[in-house]
Amino acid sequence: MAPHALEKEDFERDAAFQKALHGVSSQNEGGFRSMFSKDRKAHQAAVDEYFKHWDNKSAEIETEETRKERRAEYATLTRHYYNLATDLYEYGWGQSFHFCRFAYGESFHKAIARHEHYLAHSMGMKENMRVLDVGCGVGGPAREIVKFTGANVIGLNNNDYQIQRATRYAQKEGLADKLSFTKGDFMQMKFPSESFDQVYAIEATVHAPSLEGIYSEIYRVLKPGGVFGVYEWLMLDAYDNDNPHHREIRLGIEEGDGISNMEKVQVALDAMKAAGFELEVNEDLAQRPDPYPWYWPLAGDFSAMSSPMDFFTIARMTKIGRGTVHRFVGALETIGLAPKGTQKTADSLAKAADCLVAGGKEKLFTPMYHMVGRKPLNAPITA
Ligand SMILES: CC(C)=CCC[C@@H](C)[C@H]1CC[C@H]2C3=C(CC[C@]12C)[C@@]1(C)CC[C@H](O)C[C@@H]1CC3
Repeated sequence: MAPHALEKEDFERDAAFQKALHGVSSQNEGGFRSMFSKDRKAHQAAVDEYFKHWDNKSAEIETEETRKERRAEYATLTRHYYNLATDLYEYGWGQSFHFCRFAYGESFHKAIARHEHYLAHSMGMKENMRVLDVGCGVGGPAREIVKFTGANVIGLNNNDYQIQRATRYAQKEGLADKLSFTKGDFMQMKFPSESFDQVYAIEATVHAPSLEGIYSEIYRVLKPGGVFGVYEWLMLDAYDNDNPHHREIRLGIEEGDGISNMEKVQVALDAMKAAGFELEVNEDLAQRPDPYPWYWPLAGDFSAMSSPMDFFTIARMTKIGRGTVHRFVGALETIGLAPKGTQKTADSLAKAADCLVAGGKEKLFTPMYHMVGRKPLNAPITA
C-alpha cells in the first residue's frame, strides 16, 4: 500500500493560533467557563475550518472523494476539532477522553481509571520504562498510568491548547519529573527510531488518516522487543458501508468526534501485521459480558448508575443534559457571551453521542478494540 501523504507541520502557525484563540483560558480551571473566553474571530476560523469537511456532506451523498479530502487534512481537522471540543469534553466527561467498561457498583471515575490500568497491565508496563502516550489529550490517562506503574511518560499531541492544559495538570499533581508533553503529528514523529520501551494509545489513533501509517510510525520509535498497546475505535464486522443507516452512524461518529477516516476491525489487524508487530492481544472488550455497556452514560440510563456521587457527572452526558447545554449556549451566543459556533459544536457532539450509542447497541462499532503488539527482538532498524 502506498504510504499516506502527510500534512506539512507548522509549529509557529499553530502556537500563534492557539494564543489568539484560547488566550489565557488554558490556565482556567477548565470546562464550561473556559468556553466563553475565546477570541471571536479565531473561534469562527476554527469552526469554518472544521465544519467545511462536514456541512452539506450527508451520508446519502458521501463519496470516496469526500473521505479522501478529509484524510488529506487529517491533522488540521483533528487539531481544530479539539480547539472546539476540549472545554466541552472536560465539562461533560473529565480529563480522560475515552470510554471504559463498567463493573457492578463501580463509580464512573473509578471505571475510567481501571480501564487505563488494564491497558498498562496488559502491556507489562514497569517502573522507569520510557513510555510514549500517542494522542494524550489533556493527560488524564498519562497521569493515572504514571501513578499506577511508575513509568516515565511522554505525551504526544498536535493541539497546543491540550498540551498546555496537560502540562498544568501534571505540574499541579507534582508529576512533572515523570511526565511531560510535547507537540507533534503522530504520523511523523520527531523521536529517533528505537527510543521507547513501550507506546500506548487510548482512543487516539482513530484520528490517523491511515492505521498502517500510524502503527508503522509507532513501530519505528519502539526498541526491539518493545510493546505497543492500544484501545482502537473501529467499525465491527456487521458494519456494511452500502447500508445508508450504517453509514449515517459512522459519519455521525466521525463528524462529532473529529475523525477523518474510521475503519473496520480487519483493516486494523492487517495494519498491525503490515507494520511488523507480533500480535499478542486482540479482543473487542465491548463484547465482554459486563453488567452495563460502555455507552450507558451517554444513553442516559440512570438505572446503571452505581454511585450517588455519579448523578451530576452522568446528568451532564444525558440527552436532557445535552439539551440544556444546547439551549444555554444558544442563549449565550445570542447575547454575545459565547462565541458563534459554540452551539453548532455542542450539537455535533450531541449527534455523535446518539450515533455512538446506536453503534454500540447495534453492534456496529466499538471504542475499545484492545490490541497489544510486540516489535520482534531481531527487527531490522527502520529509518
Ligand atoms: C474522539 C475520541 C476518539 C475519543 C473521545 C471519547 C469520549 C471522551 C467523547 C466522545 C463523545 C463525547 C461527548 C461528550 C464528552 C466526551 C465524549 C464522551 C459530551 C458528554 C460533553 C458534554 C456535551 O454537552 C455532550 C457531549 C456528548 C459527546
